[in-house]
Amino acid sequence: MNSKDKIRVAVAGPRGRMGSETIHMVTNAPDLQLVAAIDHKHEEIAFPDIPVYTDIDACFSTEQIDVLIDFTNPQAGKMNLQKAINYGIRPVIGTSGFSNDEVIDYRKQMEQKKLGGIIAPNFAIGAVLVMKFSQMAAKYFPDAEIIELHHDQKKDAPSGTAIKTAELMAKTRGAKKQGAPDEKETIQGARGADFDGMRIHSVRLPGLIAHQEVLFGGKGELLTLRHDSMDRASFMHGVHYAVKTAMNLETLVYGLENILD
Ligand SMILES: NC(=O)C1=CN([C@@H]2O[C@H](COP(=O)(O)OP(=O)(O)OC[C@H]3O[C@@H](n4cnc5c(N)ncnc54)[C@H](OP(=O)(O)O)[C@@H]3O)[C@@H](O)[C@H]2O)C=CC1
Ligand SMILES: O=C(O)C1=N[C@H](C(=O)O)C[C@H](O)C1
Repeated sequence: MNSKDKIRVAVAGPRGRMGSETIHMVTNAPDLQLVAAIDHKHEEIAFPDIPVYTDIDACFSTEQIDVLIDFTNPQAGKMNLQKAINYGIRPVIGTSGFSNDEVIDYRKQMEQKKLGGIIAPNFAIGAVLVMKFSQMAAKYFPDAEIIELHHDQKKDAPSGTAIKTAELMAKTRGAKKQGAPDEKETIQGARGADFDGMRIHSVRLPGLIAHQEVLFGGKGELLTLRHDSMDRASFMHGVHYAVKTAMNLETLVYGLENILD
């Protein structure tokens, strides 16, 4: 492919677990061109032949960038997304921690500019399918608990995936406070976090990457949906697809499930 036809990409968070995997993916994708990385301090990265900026304004005003991919942290991700909108750069955001209200606000700004972009709590196709299947199952099984399991360096709990799963389930699940009406925790937190009457439990252990189980209970039956990301490569097909799709959108999409065929 001619280099002028390639999608020009900048990656924020290049030293991180996801950022470094993304740099690898972008560098190896024939239709993408890695033009810059955005970090918050000067450190060596695996591909030193691209400019690394610590000032995002300097990056966006110097480089020709079509898409910003962000894998940082909630605070930096929100700032970077806002900067991308200001500069007319299409954001593809994997960073977790965006609320529905924030998504609505960013979407409004982007639609005014006819700017496409995607925020996806999880880019792994299997995880997205578990979310969809959970949404289907919640209609018939209102008694449900989510267990998300991640590596012990993860900073946020519950995971963005668990929150998005619960949001989708809440659309089909009737109102219900799950568990015994008079249940009491003898140790605080034993029943996990409450989302709309559903419980979310977060496990953090070395050896894990990213995993989620959604358990549905009915009279005499149990349905378990589970997804395991054993390697961060599992997210990269979704990131690549989101970058290509963002080029043809004029709005901000929240969730990879909304752009899958
Ligand atoms: N949507 C999806 O499919 C997935 C989403 N995620 C999410 O992606 C995010 C990152 O995860 P992960 O890679 O494991 O985290 P890491 O902590 O490994 O990586 C984050 C990187 O961002 C850097 N950073 C912090 N602030 C800035 C900034 N202002 N500008 C640029 N870089 C910055 C950090 O630097 P330093 O260490 O020096 O602070 C670090 O190198 C999390 O929110 C996680 O939940 C993760 C996996 C999949
Ligand atoms: O931090 C991670 O690792 C992951 N974060 C995302 C989340 O919060 O859901 C996606 C995936 O679960 C991995």
